[in-house]
Amino acid sequence: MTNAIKQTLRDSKKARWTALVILSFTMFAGYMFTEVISPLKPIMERTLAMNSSDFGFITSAYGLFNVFLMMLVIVGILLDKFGIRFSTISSALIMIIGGAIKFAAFKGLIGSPDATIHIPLVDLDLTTQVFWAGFGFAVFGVGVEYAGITVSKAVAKWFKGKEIALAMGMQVAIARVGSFAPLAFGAKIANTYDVPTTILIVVVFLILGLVGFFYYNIMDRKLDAEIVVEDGAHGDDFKFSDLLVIVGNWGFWLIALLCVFFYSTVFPFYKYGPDLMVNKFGVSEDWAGFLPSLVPFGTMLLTPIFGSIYDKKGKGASIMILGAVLLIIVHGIFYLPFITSVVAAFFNVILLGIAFSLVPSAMWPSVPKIIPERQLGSAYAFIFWVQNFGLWGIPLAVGIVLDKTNPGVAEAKAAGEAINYDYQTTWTIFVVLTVLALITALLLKLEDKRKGYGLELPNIKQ
Ligand SMILES: NCCCC[C@H](NC(=O)[C@@H](N)CCCCN)C(=O)O
Repeated sequence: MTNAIKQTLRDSKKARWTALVILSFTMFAGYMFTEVISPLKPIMERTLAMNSSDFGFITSAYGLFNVFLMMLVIVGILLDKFGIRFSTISSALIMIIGGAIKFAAFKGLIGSPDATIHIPLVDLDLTTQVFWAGFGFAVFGVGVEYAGITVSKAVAKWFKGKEIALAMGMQVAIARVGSFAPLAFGAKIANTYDVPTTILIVVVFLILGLVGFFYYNIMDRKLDAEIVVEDGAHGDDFKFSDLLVIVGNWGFWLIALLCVFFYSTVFPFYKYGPDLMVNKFGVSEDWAGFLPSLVPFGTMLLTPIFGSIYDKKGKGASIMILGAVLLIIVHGIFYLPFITSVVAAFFNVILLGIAFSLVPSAMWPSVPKIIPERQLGSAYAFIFWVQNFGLWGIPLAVGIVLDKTNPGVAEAKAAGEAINYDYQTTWTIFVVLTVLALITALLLKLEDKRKGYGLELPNIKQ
């Protein structure tokens, strides 16, 4: 008896790669909005009289609801309960609503630069304009993380048993073009037009992302009609009982800690790197974000290369250690006050790009070696939750410390004085995080030896 293998839409190369491109486009728009104001700190200080604490509050708000309202757990449950199609549309709408609120605050449509509000948790006095800009970004942060989890699940659905590692790598690479674009060109656009217009342009991309998700849903519905039985059998749904098993696993905690320490030295760097370039390396305001933009740009090429080295040769734990060592060198160089040459900054961001390719290329594919497949969905949601503590806390801490160690500088800048921030004390935060990342990576290698997770073994059996 012959078993005819049923062909589905995902067996068509064209269909599954089309699905991937559409999904990736929305993530591209999401990553774009995440970094839209990153290169604009000097412009915001000059034109909107904001200080570093204001900038820190707004940029850190990304993780606020994700961390304190447990939104990553909630969206994990929503994705599980209502599925991919519901989650694509709701996550895109949340991104647009958050983006629109942030735009409206910058435009002066909600909140005011003259009315103030006290935030007791961090003892900050903010204008209501800054408060609403942060509130919008907090809403957006929920949407983009929700979209990220949904897209990961959708990619797995289309590429399971096919080019899944390549597809996931491509998806992250396309998304990272979204970090690159505003970092490289945002300041020039904001100086040509203004800060609110720059934000509005990216809100339009978010709306296009929603349109893309609608189109994806048509494909997803067709696929579901073909794989109803199979689709119900996937084991990556969010469960509280799984969380209990996961949090009892020390290897998992080491990955989650590495994730928070590591990403806290990179994503917050996107926020303050441009300002560091202006204040320490003398780069012009228009091109503040250009050197930092080389970080996501380089990772687009290098992450898939390091990923395939891990696939074929193994050495996952060692790759993570190497990445952490590079991070110490990079942030050490940014910390040292006498290194102020743009050439040094250039080579340093290249090194950061290599580190930012090494660690994620080994870290994300290592999770399935530590956590059983049926708990993977919950594990990723939990790791993202831990990671968001850093995405919230570090930009805020950096902004506050920068203001405290540079009294009067923001006011002087707003008054038009040519004065620079001294970033040295503030950068200690990044140096400490890199050391913690290295210690965690070393402990992970030790734990791998003890438990035999196989982190040093190839992913593809030869
Ligand atoms: N399969 C997991 C891929 C994760 C990619 C990773 N994204 C994140 O960590 C997000 N939680 C945060 C995205 C922040 C947006 N700039 C990545 O390396 O981008």
